[in-house]
Amino acid sequence: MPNWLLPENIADVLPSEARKIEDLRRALLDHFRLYGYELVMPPMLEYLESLLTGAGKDMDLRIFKLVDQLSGRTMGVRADMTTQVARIDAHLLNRDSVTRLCYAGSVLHTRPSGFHSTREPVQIGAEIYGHAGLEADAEIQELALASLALAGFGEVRLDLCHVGVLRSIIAGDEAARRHEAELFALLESKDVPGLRGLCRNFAPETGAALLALPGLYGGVEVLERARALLGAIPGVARALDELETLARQAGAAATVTVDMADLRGYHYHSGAMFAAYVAGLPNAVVRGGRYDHVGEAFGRSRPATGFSMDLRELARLMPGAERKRAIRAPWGTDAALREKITELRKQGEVVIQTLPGHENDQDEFDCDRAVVWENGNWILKN
Ligand SMILES: N[C@@H](Cc1c[nH]c[nH+]1)C(=O)O
Repeated sequence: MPNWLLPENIADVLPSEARKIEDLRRALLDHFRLYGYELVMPPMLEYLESLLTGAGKDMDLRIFKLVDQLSGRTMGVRADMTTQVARIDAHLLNRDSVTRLCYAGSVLHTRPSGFHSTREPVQIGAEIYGHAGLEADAEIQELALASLALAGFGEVRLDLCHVGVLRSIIAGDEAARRHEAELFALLESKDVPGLRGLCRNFAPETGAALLALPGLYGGVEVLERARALLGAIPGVARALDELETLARQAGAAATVTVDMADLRGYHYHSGAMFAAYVAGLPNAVVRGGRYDHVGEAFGRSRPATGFSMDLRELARLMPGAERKRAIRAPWGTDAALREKITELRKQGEVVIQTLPGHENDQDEFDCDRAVVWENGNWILKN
């Protein structure tokens, strides 16, 4: 095997793609700032225990592990920045007020999350800490949809779900509570026969409620059906009301659907959750939701909600970026030429100097103007 081959689902990003990713990263971070989100940069790797705090087994399977030569302890490469940012909020900032944080950086996955997914997503996201009310969830949802609009996606489907529904169903059934992780897995994969088998161990009413969940998907009217079937279970009506409010908030920004079994994620979520889909990709491009207990696991209880997405995936789906306009200039040491070039670059123009012998090279830019010597002056010509 040639030694320059890259591992499966790991790839170089070439100039035109890199430009799309970087332009989008900058636009999104600038946009997050308009809402008051401050940028944080958590480390690429940490001790494993800290990365696993508050998250489930699937996070453990996703994380690449290595041994720290300084401490002898096991470290992990981050697979998701959300819990890192929760740690920053809980430990480092120590604020009681509302804190809005955002981040962008590479994460690594031991296995790709989807069929063609990269194992090195560039994760970007925003999180709000310190507000338990639905207003924070609504802001996060709005920001997620605004981000997709900014990336040029016109048609977005917003899929809503609520962990509270499952948790309320199993709250009064000790046997079911012991199988929570399994229930999550069966519901996520809509494995109805598996679910039916497991439910035989629970009280009949628990089983019936759980078996109703995979069928509860479709438009917002699903909330009515869910209310009729499960509304009497303590806690369920409130969760459904929350989803209804969030569905209304989305307004015209997205087509809202509800899927009571779409509990995919790292299993730290505790309330309303959402996923956003765009044309051309079966996997969700955005995932988010409430996760109030992660801060607690870091020693400071802080309500939390947020969203994240993969810039590589988004950039890949975005329409091809136009080639950027640029100006050609000859190579030279003439002071007047250098001054002219500096002045143009100050104005934000891309000026590319032709190196000797490369007058006919092709490049990534659309050079529609040139700096030329005419009548004793360096001037700009079309
Ligand atoms: N980081 C989560 C999504 C999320 C961000 N904040 C809350 N939830 C994921 O990748 O699935």
